[in-house]
Order: sequence, then C-alpha cells, then structure tokens
Amino acid sequence: MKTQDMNRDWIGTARTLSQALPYLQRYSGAVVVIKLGGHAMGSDEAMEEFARDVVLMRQVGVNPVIVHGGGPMINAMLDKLGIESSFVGGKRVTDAATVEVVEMILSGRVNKRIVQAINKQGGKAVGLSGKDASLITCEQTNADLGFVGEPTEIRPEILKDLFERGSIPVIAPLGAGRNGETFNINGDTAAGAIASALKADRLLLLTDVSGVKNAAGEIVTELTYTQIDEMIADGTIAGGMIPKTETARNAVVDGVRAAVILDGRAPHACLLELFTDHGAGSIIRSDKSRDARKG
Ligand SMILES: Nc1ncnc2c1ncn2[C@@H]1O[C@H](COP(=O)(O)OP(=O)(O)O)[C@@H](O)[C@H]1O
Ligand SMILES: CC(=O)N[C@@H](CCC(=O)OP(=O)(O)O)C(=O)O
Repeated sequence: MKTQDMNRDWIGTARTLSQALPYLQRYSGAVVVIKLGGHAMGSDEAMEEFARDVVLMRQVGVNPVIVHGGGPMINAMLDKLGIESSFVGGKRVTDAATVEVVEMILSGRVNKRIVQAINKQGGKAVGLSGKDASLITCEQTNADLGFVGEPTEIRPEILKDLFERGSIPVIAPLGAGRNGETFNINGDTAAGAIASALKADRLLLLTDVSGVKNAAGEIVTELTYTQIDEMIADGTIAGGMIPKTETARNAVVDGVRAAVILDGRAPHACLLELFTDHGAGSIIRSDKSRDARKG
C-alpha cells in the first residue's frame, strides 16, 4: 500500500473515532442488556469479535449485561441423548429430563464459552445463572410446557454490584421456583425481565435475521405495539420471533428506552447500533420517543 493510501486509512480510523464522540458521551454510564441468541453465536472468530466489542463498551463507560440463549446447542445434546423435544409458541416443552440437559448446556458449556471469550479480551466477565443469588425467581408459565418459567422477581442489585466492580455479568436463562425447582426460561424473556428490572437504556436482541420481516419479507425498521400484535395474530411473526417481539414490547412498556432486534452475525452489530447513525434491525420504542431513529 502506498504511504498516501495508508495515511488516508489511519485518518479514516481517527475520523470514525471522532464521530463516535456524541454517542460515547450519551452512553457513558448507560445499561445495555444484550441477548445473544444461540443462532447468533458463530465461529470462535465471531465470538472473539463479539467479546472484544463488549469489552470496548465497558471500557468507554457502558455497563453491558449479556443474557444468552443456546437453543441449537441444547437441541444437539438432546439429539445425542435420544430425548425428543418440541416447541409451543417459541418455547421448549421441558420435562424433568430436559431441564437437566438445558441447565448443563446453558450454565456450563455456553455460559463459560462467552465468559472465557470476554476475559480473553481483557474484560472481567462473571458467569451466573438466574438461580445464583436468586437473581431470577420464576413461576411456571403453564402446566403444558412443564418446567418453563416466567420471571416474577429479579434482584437487580446483584448486577449493580458487579457494575461497580467493573465486571460484566453473563447470565444463563434459568430461574428458581419458590419450591426450589429449576425452570427453563426463554432467553429473550429472561433478557427482557432483566432489562426491565434495570430500566436499561437499550435491550439488544441479537439473532440470525436482520430484523422483523413483514408479509412481503421486508425488514420493518420501526415496529409499533399494534403492529407486533397484528403480525403475531396473522402469523407473519412466528416461532422464536414471537417471544422476541413480545419481550421487546413488554420491556419498553416497563421503562426500557428502546429495544432492537438485529442480526448478531453481522460484524460489530452492537457497536454499529450504539455508536453510529447506522441503526440496524427493527427498533421498538415507547410512543413518546418515536421522533428520531436513535430515540
Ligand atoms: N416475521 C419474522 N421476521 C423475522 N424472523 C422471523 C419472523 N417470524 C419468524 N421468524 C423466525 O424467527 C427466527 C429467530 O428466532 P430464534 O430462532 O428463536 O432465534 P434466537 O436463537 O436468535 O433466539 C428467525 O430465524 C426466523 O426464522
Ligand atoms: C423455554 C425455552 O424455550 N428456553 C430456551 C432457552 C435457550 C434459548 O432461549 O435459546 P435461544 O435464544 O438460542 O433460542 C430453550 O430451551 O431452548
């Protein structure tokens, strides 16, 4: 590369950093809850890049909280063990044998992979499940789903303590019932409950599509509550996108500034969303703050 071109490259990098200043100021001290779906967890290189971005966020004063999924990894282990599994409304029907596998995969393998990736980038990730320190208390969603729980109580002070120590919480979506049962919580539902309890500035739901698609297959960049209801009712929003959009809507109703559903496989998805004007994916905001894309 010629010296002139190299200089242009470095100037470009410096300009990008400079342009990020208003966003860095805006998000300093902010709480950003990131749900990393199983489908968005790619190769080791992609995980490394995600971890690096999370550590960068922390470095510039954002308090990131990672809540992860791991559906495909649970499926793979259930297959290996010959345990059949089915979903109703995007949630896994979970019997006693299944919940054991869910806990093993989520709290063990998946959680530790993310924790290690963040720590390797110089962050201080602390892995926990919703059962630790009674972070998430649950009640059964409905008897047909078995050990699937809905969060009824969150203890946000546990996460705030971790923020104060400069740590990055990485949370597996499990919860304890009042009688000591273990409940499997849909990852999106858990992330939304945590974002609501923290009154987060942003809830980022990272998945494997660029956003929520309408009946024509186009991404809807901004979704209203009514559109979500209508699209679920007519089947345009289906499967795992149902808990995702419902979670986004409920979190905003509960005081989260905005929720965004975006493609976690896209390079630097979180940085683009937070620190540039790019605004990827589908955003859900309260009616009051729907004037500018960045909300
Ligand atoms: N209207 C829609 N727009 C986009 N994706 C949709 C829609 N309806 C259903 N989906 C499906 O939802 C999936 C995302 O949900 P899910 O598989 O549970 O993701 P994750 O594992 O990231 O939580 C998409 O891959 C897509 O197949
Ligand atoms: C109740 C329920 O469905 N729990 C999910 C938990 C993991 C999850 O949500 O994983 P993704 O985000 O990768 O889909 C499950 O058992 O698959």
